[in-house]
Amino acid sequence: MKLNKHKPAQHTEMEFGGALGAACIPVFLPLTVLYLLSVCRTPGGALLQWPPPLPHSTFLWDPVAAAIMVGWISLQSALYLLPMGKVSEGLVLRDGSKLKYPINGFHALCMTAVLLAVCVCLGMPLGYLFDLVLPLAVCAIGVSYLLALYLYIRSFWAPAHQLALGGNTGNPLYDFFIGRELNPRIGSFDLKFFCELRPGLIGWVVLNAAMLMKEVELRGSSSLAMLLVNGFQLLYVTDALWNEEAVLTTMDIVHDGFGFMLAFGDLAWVPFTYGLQAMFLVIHPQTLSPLSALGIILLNGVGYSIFRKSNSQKNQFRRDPAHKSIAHLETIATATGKRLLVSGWWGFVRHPNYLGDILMALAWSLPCGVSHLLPYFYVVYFSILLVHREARDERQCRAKYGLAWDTYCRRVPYRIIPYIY
Ligand SMILES: NC(=O)C1=CN([C@@H]2O[C@H](COP(=O)(O)OP(=O)(O)OC[C@H]3O[C@@H](n4cnc5c(N)ncnc54)[C@H](OP(=O)(O)O)[C@@H]3O)[C@@H](O)[C@H]2O)C=CC1
Ligand SMILES: CC(C)=CCC[C@@H](C)[C@H]1CC=C2C3=C(CC[C@@]21C)[C@@]1(C)CC[C@H](O)C(C)(C)[C@@H]1CC3
Repeated sequence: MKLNKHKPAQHTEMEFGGALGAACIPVFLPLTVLYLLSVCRTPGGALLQWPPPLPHSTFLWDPVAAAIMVGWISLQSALYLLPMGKVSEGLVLRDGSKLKYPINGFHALCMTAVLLAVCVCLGMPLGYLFDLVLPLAVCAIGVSYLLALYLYIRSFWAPAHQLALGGNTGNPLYDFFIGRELNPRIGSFDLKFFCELRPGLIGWVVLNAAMLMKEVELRGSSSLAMLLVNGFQLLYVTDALWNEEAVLTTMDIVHDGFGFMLAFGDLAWVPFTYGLQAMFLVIHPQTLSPLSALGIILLNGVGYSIFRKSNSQKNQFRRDPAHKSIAHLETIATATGKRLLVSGWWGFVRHPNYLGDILMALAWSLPCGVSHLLPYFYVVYFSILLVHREARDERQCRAKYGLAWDTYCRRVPYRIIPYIY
């Protein structure tokens, strides 16, 4: 293979605070994960406490955790490679080609669930993962660093058309962080697509199940709050894997390179911070009245319905605009030949899917009560992420659609929350 001397792209706009952000985020975010997990295990559970509850170094490393991590990634890789489900094509790449992706994430989830159930029946102490969570997170962070380093180095052998447009600035720190190569593959194994949905997302619900088991071990039964958190998040992950094909058109797959940010986000951030509520409930049990539970279920249902219907409406429109379920919707033309929906969900606000996602995030935290800030970490982080993501998407759409995008913004003035934002 020939080492390619890529000319850095001229005037690429740096995101996430540029080189300074790229230097700080890979240190700050892993420390945040470890800090949050440590706070979660303290009886006080206060997010801001002095002195901070720093774990002793002996709690950070455990060879069992390393073995579990290797076993887990190997299992998910093997399931990814099994010839189950269909094979789908991604969007057209810059060289005119299309990549093929195995759509078998839902099968992988089901097979993992069966394997886990068998192991638990045979006596495997799943609840032990609660005690191992810190060393497991350390291993996931280590794997993200190694993977990002591998991705950065191998990108110099990739042809120029396979590089992400925003990931080739010539600044090594920034390019390592944001990712140079768009779709790095080993043979037909797509590393970004695999990481986006498999080890982290499925790992998240397995950790949740472990927290439930730990609660049963400690208190003899699982609480309503724990069941709700587990149920809601399992629905979210199952939905993502059931609709796996739709991920092929997201910003992460189509536009962003694969570097530290996504590797760490997929493998460490998602499994170890998205499930903080379940971890919190193990040490800080909550009693939930049937009426509050009903209200929370309703909120999650409304959020999920907006999230799913709006995402499906857009996916259907992009795949087949003449389909009978959306043919009645009003659209506007753009100079690219693609049209934009201006009625239906996409005429309500410009990002109805984000609105639904935020409502669900709130429903995941409410079962933990309102006495602590920690279970609301996800809602706060996620709102910031989506506001930032909305701004990035808006910039890209304005560049792509020009005047038509301005017309759309006039027709649909609110971004995420009607009459507010
Ligand atoms: N749980 C988590 O951590 C995260 C969840 N998410 C979720 O992932 C899902 C996907 O989000 P994301 O990838 O950010 O982007 P979206 O699914 O919102 O897609 C944005 C794209 O949709 C197209 N589009 C925008 N407006 C219209 C319109 N009016 N008519 C037709 N097409 C339009 C444009 O692409 P084009 O015109 O080129 O088709 C635009 O770039 C969301 O539900 C989000 O909530 C996202 C990030 C993190
Ligand atoms: C703080 C930090 C390192 C952020 C990196 C961001 C990533 C954690 C997220 C970027 C986009 C994501 C998506 C999902 C999970 C989080 C990341 C990876 C997603 C797989 C969750 C499930 C949804 O149904 C989804 C498939 C639409 C979604 C896609 C985007």
